[in-house]
Amino acid sequence: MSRILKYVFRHKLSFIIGSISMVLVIGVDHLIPYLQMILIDDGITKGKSSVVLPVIGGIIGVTIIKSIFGYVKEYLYDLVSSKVHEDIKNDMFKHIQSFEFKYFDSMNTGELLSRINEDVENIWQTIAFGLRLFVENIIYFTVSTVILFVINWQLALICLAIMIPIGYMGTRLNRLLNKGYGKISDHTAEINTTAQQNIAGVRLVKAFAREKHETLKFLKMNRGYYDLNMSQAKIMRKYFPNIEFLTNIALVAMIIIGGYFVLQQSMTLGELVAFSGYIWNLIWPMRMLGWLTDVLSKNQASAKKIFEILDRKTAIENKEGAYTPNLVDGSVEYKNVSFKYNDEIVLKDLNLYIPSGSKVAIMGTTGAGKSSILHLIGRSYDVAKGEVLVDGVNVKDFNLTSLRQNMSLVSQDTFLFSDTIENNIKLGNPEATMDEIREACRIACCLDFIDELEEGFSTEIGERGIGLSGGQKQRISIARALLRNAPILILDDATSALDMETEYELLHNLNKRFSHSTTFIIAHRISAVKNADVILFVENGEIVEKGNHKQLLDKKGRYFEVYEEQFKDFETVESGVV
Ligand SMILES: Nc1ncnc2c1ncn2[C@@H]1O[C@H](COP(=O)(O)OP(=O)(O)OP(=O)(O)O)[C@@H](O)[C@H]1O
Repeated sequence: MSRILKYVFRHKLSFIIGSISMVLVIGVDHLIPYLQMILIDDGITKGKSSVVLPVIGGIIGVTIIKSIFGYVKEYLYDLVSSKVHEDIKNDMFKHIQSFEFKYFDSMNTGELLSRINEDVENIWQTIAFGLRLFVENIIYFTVSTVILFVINWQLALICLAIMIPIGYMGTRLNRLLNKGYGKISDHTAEINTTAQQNIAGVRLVKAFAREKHETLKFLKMNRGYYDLNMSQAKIMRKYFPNIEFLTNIALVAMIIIGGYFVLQQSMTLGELVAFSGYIWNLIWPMRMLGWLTDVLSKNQASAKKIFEILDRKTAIENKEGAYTPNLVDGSVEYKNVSFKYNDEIVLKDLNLYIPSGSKVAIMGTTGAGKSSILHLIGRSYDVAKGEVLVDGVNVKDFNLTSLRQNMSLVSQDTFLFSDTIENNIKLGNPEATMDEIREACRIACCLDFIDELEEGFSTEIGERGIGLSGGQKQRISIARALLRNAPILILDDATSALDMETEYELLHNLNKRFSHSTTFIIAHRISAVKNADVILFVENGEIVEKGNHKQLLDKKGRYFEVYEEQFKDFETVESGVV
C-alpha cells in the first residue's frame, strides 16, 4: 500500500484538497441530526419559535456546503485515482518494453494483459472507492459512536451489540461471494479465450467442419457461467434477508427502547430523532465491512503482482558509458561463441568473421540453430560463452539502442500492425519520404500490388482492413526493413512464402541496391543463396560447411546433397529468370 500511496502523492495537492473536503463533508453531515434535535426539543416541544428559522437555515446551509464539498471530494478523488491508474499503466508498459526476449518466451500474453488491465483497474477502484470509503466509514463510525454514547449510552450499547452480527454477516457474505467471483473471473477468461480463438481460427474450424462441435463447446461453457451466477444469487438470497432483518431489529429496538426512555423522560424526543439519524453512520460501515476488506485485500494482491513486474530488472541492460556510434561499418565476428536458451546448448563454440558489406547465406536443417546465430548480433539473447563483435566491439559494450538502430531485421513470423500499409512500412524509418517508401517497395517487389489496391498505401491492413497473402505480408515487412537502410540487414527465413521467381528477383534487387549492407539471409532454396559471398551450412548448432556456391558444390557435402535435391527447380530459374 505504501508504494501505491507514493503514486497518490505524485498528485498531493488534489489528494489533500479532496481529503480536506471529505473531512468537511463528514463534519457538516454530523450537524444535521444535531440541528433536528434542537428543532424538535426547543422549537417544537418548548415552543421557542425564535430557533426555528435559524435551525432550518442551518440545515439548508449545511446541505449546500455538503453538496459543494461533496462534489469537490468526488471530483478530486476521481482525478487522483484516474491519474494513478494512468501513471501505473504507463510505467508498466514502459518497463515491459525494456524486458529481454527471454521474458516473453515464458510469459503468457493473456496473463500480462490481465496485469496491465485488471490489476491496475483494481488499484483504481481501491483509490477511487475502497480507500476513500474505508477512511470515511472509520471516521463516521467513530464520531457517531461517541455522539451516540453521549446522547444515551445504554441505548448506544444495545444498538452496537446488534451491529456486531451485521458486520460478521457482511464479512461472511463477502467471503462466500468472493470465492464465486474468483471462479466467475476464471470462467470469463476461459469463455473469452475460447471465443477469441474460435473467431481467429474460424477458417480452420470451417475447413475441418467443426462448427457444431465448437458451438456446443461454447454453449456448455456459457451454461457453466450461468450456473455460477445462479449460485451467487443463492448465497445472496441466504444472507441478505438476515442482514436486512438485523438492521430492522436494530432500528425497531432503538425506537421501542428509545421511546421507553423518552416516556421515562431520561431522553428527549429530539435526542431520539438525532439518535436515529446517527445510527445509520454505524449501520452502513458495518454492512460495507465485508466489501471494503475485500477491496483492500484485492488491492494488495494486485499491487503485489504489479510491483513484481515493475521491480523486475531486465537481463539485457545497457552498460554505463556504453559505445554509441552513429553509424557502424557492419563487420560481424563470433569468437568461441556458445549459446543456450535454457539448459540445452544450441550453438557450440562458433568462430566466424564476416567483413562489412558481405552477403552471408545460412542454410541447414530445421532447429539447427540458424536463427539463434543471428539473434546474438542485436542481443535479442546474450551468449553463454565467448563474444559477438560488431566493428570489433563486443555487442555487450554497445549502447543497445545504437546497436539496434544499426540493424534491420525481418523475422520468421511476419507481424504487421492493424494500420495502413504506409504506416506499417514507415515503422522502419518514420522520417522517410514517399519516394523512399516507393523505392523500398520496388526492391521488395511489392510496389505493383500495393499500387493496384483501390486505396494504395492508405489501405488498412490487419484486423480492421483487408487481408493479405503470406507472401504479400513478407514483402511489406522486407520493404519496412529496407527503408531503415541499416548497415546490417537480417532476413530470417523472410522469403519462405514467395514463389521462387519473386524470391530470386527480390534478392537480386537487394544485392544491387544494398551492396553496402552486411546482409544475412536464412533461406532454404539454392536459388536464394547461390550468389552469396559465403554460405554457411548449419547442423546441430555447428557450422559444418562454409564457402561460396562453387566451393561447396566441389566439396560434395551436405550443401551438394540439397543442391541435388533441388536441382530441377534451380535449372528452371537459371533458364527463366537470370
Ligand atoms: N525461444 C526459445 N526458447 C527455447 N528454445 C528455443 C527457442 N527458440 C528456439 N529454441 C530451440 O533452439 C534450437 C535452435 O532453434 P533455431 O530457431 O535457432 O533453429 P533454426 O535452425 O532457425 O530452425 P528453423 O529453420 O526451424 O527456424 C531448436 O532446438 C529450438 O527448439
